[in-house]
Amino acid sequence: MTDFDPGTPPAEALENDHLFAAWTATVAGELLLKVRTSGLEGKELKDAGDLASHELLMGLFAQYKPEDAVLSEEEHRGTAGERDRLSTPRVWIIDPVDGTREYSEPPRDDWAVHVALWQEGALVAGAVAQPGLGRTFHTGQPLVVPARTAPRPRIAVSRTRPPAFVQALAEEIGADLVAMGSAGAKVISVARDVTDAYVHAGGQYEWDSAAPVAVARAAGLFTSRVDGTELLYNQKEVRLPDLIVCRPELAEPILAFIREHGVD
Ligand SMILES: Nc1ncnc2c1ncn2[C@@H]1O[C@H](COP(=O)(O)O)[C@@H](OP(=O)(O)O)[C@H]1O
Ligand SMILES: [Mg+2]
Repeated sequence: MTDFDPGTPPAEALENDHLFAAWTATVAGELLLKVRTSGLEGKELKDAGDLASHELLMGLFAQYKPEDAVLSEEEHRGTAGERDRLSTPRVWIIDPVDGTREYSEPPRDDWAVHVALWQEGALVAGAVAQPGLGRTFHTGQPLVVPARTAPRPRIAVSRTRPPAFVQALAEEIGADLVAMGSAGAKVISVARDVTDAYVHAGGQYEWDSAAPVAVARAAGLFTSRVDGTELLYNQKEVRLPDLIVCRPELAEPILAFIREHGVD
């Protein structure tokens, strides 16, 4: 996709990290939609999308944010020297395609581009583009979570790797499971009243949840590890295998179930 021109960021995006995250995630999503119509399928489409989005994003960060480090699913810039992500004040944590499997299954829309900014110990900005919905959700314009419309809580789970304990959790709290691809799409589904909670365990990395969690926190949703501790980013160990994102009133019932029964 050498002919894709992302254009230049709007002037305000160069001054505002929320808007820069939103712009980069949005243009990467536009590129991914183009790649998706190129005739490729299956693994070739996944690989082409991953690579195109990753290269575009790395190029944009090199051009516009040369002082910052980048932690990407595909590559870690700044893993040594003066931009070492563990000693640099600002680190962009990005997932060029989250829900890669669903991306390769058009016309599914449960896939996303994640761009988060970690600064001096905390997530300070984040954007989740859902190109299939034509929308980018970001911390510069926090989502207002609507009142719950479903009579029973809905718990979003991985389509392909749902943790076994979530079925028992759902039975305990009288919830229904909703299978969906992409950590970003699942977190956004909670904020949009498509579901009410997202519970995962068994494996994931910082880039899978950083941007969605930033957007969720800005919307006032509850976020934590499954043991109730805080989700921490830009750690030496980038595995971050479990999380809960939910409406605040569901946090205690979910955590109580896990305290009693564990997640194995
Ligand atoms: N058990 C596991 N181990 C490692 N990564 C996992 C995982 N379960 C989910 N993930 C990652 O979390 C993201 C969301 O998964 P899911 O769609 O199944 O909910 C996917 O990211 P990618 O699509 O970026 O690889 C997937 O690879
Ligand atoms: Mg991912």
